[in-house]
Amino acid sequence: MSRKIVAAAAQLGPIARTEPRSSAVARMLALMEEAHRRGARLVVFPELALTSFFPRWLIEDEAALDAFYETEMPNADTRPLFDAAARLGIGFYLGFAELLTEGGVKRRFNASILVDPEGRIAGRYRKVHLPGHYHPEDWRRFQHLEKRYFEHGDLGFPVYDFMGGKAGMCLCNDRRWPETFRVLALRGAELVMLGYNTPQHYPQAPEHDHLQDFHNHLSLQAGAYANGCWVIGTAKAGLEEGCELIGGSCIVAPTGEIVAMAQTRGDEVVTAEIDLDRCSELRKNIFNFALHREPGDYGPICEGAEARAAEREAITKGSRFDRD
Ligand SMILES: C[C@@H](NC(N)=O)C(=O)O
Repeated sequence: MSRKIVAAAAQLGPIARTEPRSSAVARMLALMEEAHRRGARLVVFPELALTSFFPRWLIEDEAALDAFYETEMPNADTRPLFDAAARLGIGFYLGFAELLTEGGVKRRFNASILVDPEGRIAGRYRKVHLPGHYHPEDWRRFQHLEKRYFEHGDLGFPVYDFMGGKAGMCLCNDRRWPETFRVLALRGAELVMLGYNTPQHYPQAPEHDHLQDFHNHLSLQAGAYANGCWVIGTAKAGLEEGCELIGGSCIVAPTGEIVAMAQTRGDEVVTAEIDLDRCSELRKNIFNFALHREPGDYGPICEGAEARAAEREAITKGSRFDRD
């Protein structure tokens, strides 16, 4: 049976701090309709797709911070996306900020979901590699407070049976870490979806600013190739609240070739037919894990987990609002 799916990366241009979710969702619905017209059955939206990229600001008022998070999914604002999925027969990936309350304690994650073409949640992910810093740093042109506003994702890298294949998710900074793709591929992922918000300006090493698009594609293409999987990466792009975000949303074949790429830094759909059976071109040959992988020599990759957990705890110990 053929396992070909037309898939889309649905890039969003900037979302203003005051732009309501209803507006962002209306823009996403228009992209979904366009993807549908082009025969797509799967659409990948960006990371934190419902709001502006709020980790660029220090937000000390807890209610103001909470306003950027979703406490349930779907909710009144996002329900139209789920309805459109079912109506059009399109699955989608959506990045958003997730707020849970467990035993009276708030838990915050940079999260994504996978929704099937019947409009049902088929998979969940919480970002593992959180970039940036916990404490505000005045020398920066903009903050990147993901370590303050999100907990380390507690789901690992799950893989889901999805639309006739196996699919995994990650979010933005995760793509720079080869381990992300490798763990997903070891679990059988044939397709990895991710959204990103990547500033053009890298405050710690501004001499790398011109390399941001290159490093994005380098990571996505290497992840696809070394693991023999399809990768769909979707940006929130353009000048958002004074911060320029890269575009370059793309669909990458298991060979590492980019087969479709956005041309703008605005709302834009790119589509390609992805044949999940093509993963075997790599996975039965050069990256046949069973034949050629040497896990006995990879020990250091998994060392230090406890020390790392303690370090994370030390960074975020106590209330997020009584430090600094
Ligand atoms: C800077 C960081 N952004 C992100 N949202 O994870 C990245 O592109 O790696």
